Amino acid sequence: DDPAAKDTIPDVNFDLEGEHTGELPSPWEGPSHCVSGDHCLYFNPAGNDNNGQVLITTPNYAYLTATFPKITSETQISPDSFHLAPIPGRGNGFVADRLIKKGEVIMQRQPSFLVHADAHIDMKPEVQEKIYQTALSKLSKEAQEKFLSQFGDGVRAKIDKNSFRIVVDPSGDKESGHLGVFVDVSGFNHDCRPNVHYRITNTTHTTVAVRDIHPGEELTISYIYGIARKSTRQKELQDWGFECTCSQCTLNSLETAASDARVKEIKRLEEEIEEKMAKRGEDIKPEMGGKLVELYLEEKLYAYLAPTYVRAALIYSMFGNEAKAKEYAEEAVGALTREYGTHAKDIQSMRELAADVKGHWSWGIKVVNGDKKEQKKKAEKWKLGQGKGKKNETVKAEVKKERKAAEKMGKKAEKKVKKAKAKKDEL
Ligand SMILES: C[S@@+](CC[C@H](N)C(=O)[O-])C[C@H]1O[C@@H](n2cnc3c(N)ncnc32)[C@H](O)[C@@H]1O
Repeated sequence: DDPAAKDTIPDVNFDLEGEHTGELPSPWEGPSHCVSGDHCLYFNPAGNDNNGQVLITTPNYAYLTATFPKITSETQISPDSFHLAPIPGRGNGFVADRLIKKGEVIMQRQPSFLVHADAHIDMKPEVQEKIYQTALSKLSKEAQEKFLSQFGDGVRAKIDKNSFRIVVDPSGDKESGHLGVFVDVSGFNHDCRPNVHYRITNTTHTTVAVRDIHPGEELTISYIYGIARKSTRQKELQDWGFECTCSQCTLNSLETAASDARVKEIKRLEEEIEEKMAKRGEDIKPEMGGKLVELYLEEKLYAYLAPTYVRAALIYSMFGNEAKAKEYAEEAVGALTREYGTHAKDIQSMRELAADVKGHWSWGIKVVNGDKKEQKKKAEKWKLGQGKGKKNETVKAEVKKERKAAEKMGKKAEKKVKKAKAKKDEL
């Protein structure tokens, strides 16, 4: 039992969040409308508050996805807190109607439309159009209207412009990549320095404010990884088919150069800290963690703060700075919750550090004194602290059970699919 072992840079088990019962849910219908590559249509009329949920995928993934626990938060803000409005040069976007506080959950949604990436890419256009139209017709009128009002000409283009990539297999297998359309989430425009962070846990999409958002301000997320220089960001956004007009991309050339230099320094400093931490904190300086936090804040990278606060809290604790260790550990708990949810890997350890800095494994490890015995003890603590955390074995077992059940159901469905196909293509 090693309470310190969890203290590494966050690496969250997204698949483990929520209740796992091993039970297969009942409201799912299908498979129907099977097409090439065993891709069929599955439907859950009860999904998304009875607005319906459609899946176009293989039997295995259908059952795997259908077993995912629903994640709901009681802290979601009321939809009256913001509204859709025209934004110059960007179509529509969400605008705050009241002060939305840092950490508020803006919405949590299931995909209305989830399609296996292979099916989206490889299907013959005429077959695809048919199955997409059929799938769409299963959703509630309201969901259909929302889907059709999204950016993009035609269903396929709307999926391209509005979907989020979701890897549904908890093992992270890339083959299990799907494209999920969340009709309520599609109103978020992009900003390279967003005020809202999103995460996808299983298939649940959660958006959280990463700083206070004032009435009249637009609510934005980042479509790309934002810790990159302007030219890199712009290139990536070209794939999305638009030239970014966010505040960070429209800075003057002096400000852009300063921002690019900060991004470069962030990357350099992170690498240096990583290297030194790998060598038992050799030559690490207490102020390195604080400096990194400063750079992130200056660069308005509020959506990516968690690992930085964790690093800073640990470094200050290692050097015996109780006040700073506590301050950053508290910030780390908040940032981890916003960015990764309440099950974030380091969250318990950061809570413990904030509550009792001197009781934490990292405390004083780098404080040098002449006592050999004491030094040896510190080296031991370091070894323990840097060890990899054990995953939650009970939850892991539940996930395994669910996957097995899903595979069994998937096999059954596969047979059904083959039979239906032998008769005739349903389309
Ligand atoms: C998911 S939609 C966002 C909502 C969209 N504005 C609407 O009216 O439905 C994505 C599209 O919005 C536009 N957009 C989003 N962020 C933008 C930005 N920062 N600069 C310019 N256009 C943007 C682009 O046309 C992009 O393809």
